[in-house]
Amino acid sequence: MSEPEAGQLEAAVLDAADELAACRKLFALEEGTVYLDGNSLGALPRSVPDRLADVVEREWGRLLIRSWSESDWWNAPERTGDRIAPLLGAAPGQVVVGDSTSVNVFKSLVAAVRVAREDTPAGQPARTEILVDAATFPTDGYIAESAARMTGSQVRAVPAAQMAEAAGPATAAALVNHVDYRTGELHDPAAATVGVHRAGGRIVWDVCHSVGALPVELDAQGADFAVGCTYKYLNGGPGAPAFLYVRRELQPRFDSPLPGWTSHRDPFAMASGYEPAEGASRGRVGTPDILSMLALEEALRVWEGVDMAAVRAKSLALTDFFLTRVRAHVPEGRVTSLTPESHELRGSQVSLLCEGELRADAERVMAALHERGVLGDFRRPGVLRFGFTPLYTSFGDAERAAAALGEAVRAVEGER
Ligand SMILES: Cc1ncc(COP(=O)(O)O)c(C=O)c1O
Ligand SMILES: Nc1c(O)cccc1C(=O)C[C@H](N)C(=O)O
Repeated sequence: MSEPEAGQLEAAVLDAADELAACRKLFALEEGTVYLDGNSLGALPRSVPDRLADVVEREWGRLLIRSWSESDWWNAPERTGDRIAPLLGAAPGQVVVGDSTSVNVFKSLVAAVRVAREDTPAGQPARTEILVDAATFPTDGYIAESAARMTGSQVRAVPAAQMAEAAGPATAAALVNHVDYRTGELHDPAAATVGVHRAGGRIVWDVCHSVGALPVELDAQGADFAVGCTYKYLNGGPGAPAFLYVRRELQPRFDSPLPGWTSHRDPFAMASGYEPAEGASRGRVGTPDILSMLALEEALRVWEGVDMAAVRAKSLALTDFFLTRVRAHVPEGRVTSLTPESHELRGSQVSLLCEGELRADAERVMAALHERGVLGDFRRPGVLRFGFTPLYTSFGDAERAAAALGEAVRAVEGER
């Protein structure tokens, strides 16, 4: 049996034993496309178009303004938050959906600084530092800088693995990514949380690249705040609203820097003075984006009955298999994995760095993969990213992608 045939056979055996295989039919994926970019934009769940048509034609078109109450649009941010909560290891009433991750980073970081300062007794050194994961997604870093300017703090960038020991008496807040968006490395935000709390600060977790990809344990691991996107592994659709988790004990002290009318205790009093609502609603700002939010709410139905431990096991098996098949198909020395081999340090994506002369051609390699029906993405400098979404990615997809990568590398080299 040839090497490619052996790979296809192994993939078929793994697919036959896959307990999540049936979830794939819940998604509208075209035959012939291998979709490995669900870490940027999740696939379309099949039930979303009909639900959206109903929202537009009946709830908006016929019920009009009555839908805020009759279709319960008003409570969609908290209701959808409670649907996401189990995927975050969070009890109900702590997650609200709305705004973008960028905006929720701002709200939570400023609120974290405010709580930490309130907790610092007079006479103690001022808390003037915001720690930021040194490899963070750019928006988090930009917003941390602005939050720091507004609160009279400075940002200090530290590697996620060193955040616990870096936290000290000046630390007000820390922002850590659960999974690195570029390399796919899994961090240990629980350890960072212990260190930041020991120093008297508060911590925000960015779980954009972990929610829906692996178990997240916000309640059990003591996260103060968390933010995340819903258009990646939660399949909410392009620009779907993000979420904000505020730990229950902190909710009465959550002093949002964006206190809009929909987070007022009595929004329709239209009072001139702000009085915050109780609970997760305090994280709201203005009118929720109902069409996107209800598309997301429908998309979340694919998680009914899904065991996150099975998702994690399949994610690791898929990424292990892909890495092995890349070694079999891609000529030696052309790519190295930025994603750790160790399971403890791996999220749900594989990032391959193009080496040598191929580095400058990496974008063309990804274009050649797209021509072959394999959709991943490219991040500078020379990184090919492949997201593995256990609900709809098969081992057969992983084999096809690795084989296509070998072909794409040879094609690009042949054009030189
Ligand atoms: C880790 C991380 N944080 C934040 C964001 C920003 O999210 P948004 O553009 O939806 O505000 C992204 C993705 O865009 C991300 O990957
Ligand atoms: N949000 C995105 C968009 O609107 C266009 C293209 C990509 C994105 C992304 O989500 C990027 C993603 N956060 C990343 O990990 O690179």
